[in-house]
Amino acid sequence: MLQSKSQKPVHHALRACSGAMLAIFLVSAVVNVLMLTGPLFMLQIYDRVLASSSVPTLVVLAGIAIGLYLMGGMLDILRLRALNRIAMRVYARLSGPAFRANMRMPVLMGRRAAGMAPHRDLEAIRRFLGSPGPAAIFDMPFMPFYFLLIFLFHAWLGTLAVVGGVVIACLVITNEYLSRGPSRELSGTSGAQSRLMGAARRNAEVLTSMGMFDSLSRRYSGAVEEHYLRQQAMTDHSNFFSSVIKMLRLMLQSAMLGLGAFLVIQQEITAGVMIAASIIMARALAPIEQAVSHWPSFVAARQAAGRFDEAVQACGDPAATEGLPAPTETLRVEGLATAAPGEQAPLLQGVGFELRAGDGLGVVGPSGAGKTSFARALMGIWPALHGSVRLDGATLDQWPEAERGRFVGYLPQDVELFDGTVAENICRFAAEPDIMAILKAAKLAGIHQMVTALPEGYETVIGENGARLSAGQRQRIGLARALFGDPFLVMLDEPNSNLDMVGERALTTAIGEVRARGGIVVVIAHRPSALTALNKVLMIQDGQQVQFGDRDEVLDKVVPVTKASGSREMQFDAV
Ligand SMILES: Nc1ncnc2c1ncn2[C@@H]1O[C@H](COP(=O)(O)OP(=O)(O)OP(=O)(O)O)[C@@H](O)[C@H]1O
Repeated sequence: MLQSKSQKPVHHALRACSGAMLAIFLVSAVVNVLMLTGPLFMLQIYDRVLASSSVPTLVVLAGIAIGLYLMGGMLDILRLRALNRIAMRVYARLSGPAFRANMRMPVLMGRRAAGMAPHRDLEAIRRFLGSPGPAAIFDMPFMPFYFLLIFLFHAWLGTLAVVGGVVIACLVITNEYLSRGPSRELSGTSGAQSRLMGAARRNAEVLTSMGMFDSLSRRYSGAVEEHYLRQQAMTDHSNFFSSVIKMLRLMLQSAMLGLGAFLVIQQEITAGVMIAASIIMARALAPIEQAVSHWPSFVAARQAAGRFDEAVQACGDPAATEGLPAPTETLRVEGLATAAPGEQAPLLQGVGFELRAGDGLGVVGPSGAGKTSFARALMGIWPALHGSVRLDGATLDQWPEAERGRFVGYLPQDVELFDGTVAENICRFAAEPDIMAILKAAKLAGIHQMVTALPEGYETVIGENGARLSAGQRQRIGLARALFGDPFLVMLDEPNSNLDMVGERALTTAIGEVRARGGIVVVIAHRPSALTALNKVLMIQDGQQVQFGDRDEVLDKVVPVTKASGSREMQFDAV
């Protein structure tokens, strides 16, 4: 794991770069000292070169100044390069957790996940870290050093510099305070835009066929306009503060010159000191001005870091036990109640039964009864509000997630294949695919011939979500994926909804084979015909278990045999 739960991932990643940050701080100290080259050169010109009219002194001073300028420039380039590398390191370190959180958020955070996009937040953090903004923040601690120097020139000049600095700092704090809310809203409207865009892309067929493009487009334009107005207000706000601070800085510089001239007239300082103090003042305040111009991206990055931490911490791995053996004997569900992620109202409750190796359970009930909710709770996708699901006595979360995948197969209602080859989809994108196991799963699911008939067989690329396949083909490849690796528990949610007779027969055979090798199969079915290869039935109605037992006993109670045909032809929806 990347970090313990209490540690914030962004802080943790930044702390891992603390050595590089310390080096940047030290380089910043030298850069800031070298920034005095200009004012000190000016001081020497006025007070030494012009006073002595010495050309050799001028040449030597100019040579030293050029050398120091070059050194300062090079060190500045170096620290910006180092900051850019820190940005990339943080990005690389957090991109895995961002991907994980992105994937798990809808499952673990429910509605709280709406509008959160860890990969976008990570990009905002990277953009800020790689910009000159952090360099300005590194320069800020050296401001007192400049003020001290001005104090050394004259106490009055120092006092003016400090008062000016405090006024500008107050403006910066006000800016920070006022920009928090708008920046948060801006990120919300940007999320709404991309969600709409994503939904339109996913549902392009529906939009095109039913002429919904214009309505969706209007809705998108509305979202863009809202985002644009907020962006405009935010930019106006930041430009306002930027200009006011710039104006104050220029005024302060002139005030410093005026006060300096007065002190020269009073013969308390020289003309060189007067000019040097004015330049140092400008230098001292430059980081503030720079920081203000980068403020929107700083505030955006800080808020992005907060959201990122929340998402990654909420989607972290539960504590798992290493080395727990794979289950081989029982599936026990005890008083199970479940709800959608982030919700408390149960959608399903009071489910309890036990299955042994070799059992096949059919889950039946009308539409909306809670069958898919049961499947999700059984697979550990939805949380158990009460009760538990245990395999050989252990709850599912006791196995590390990757290990659990080896003894669990799941075919969801929406099959959801990934852009890759047929073979990759069947073997769940394993790093080292086992060809024999792929063939075995394909044959078990009865799709070997179907796959070899595809243009490039198992190497056929199927497109995003299997777009180049028919619904039945997708479902059967999904079935092979669920059967891959001979998992102990196989959960199939309406596996026959798109199958023809051949497909249904293959499904029945596959279920029989899983049971024969000592696995447990759970099948959600609308049609009694799907129950032929199963020996147990669980009936769910209105989010409650109403029946559980041997298949024929339960079916006798809930679906009478049609006298004419001698078969159970009724749909459970009609029960
Ligand atoms: N993500 C969700 N958030 C909130 N409620 C949900 C969510 N998914 C499903 N529900 C609700 O839970 C109830 C049960 O839905 P579920 O999908 O489990 O039914 P089902 O028995 O599988 O139906 P079907 O046979 O039509 O697939 C429904 O009332 C549904 O509106």
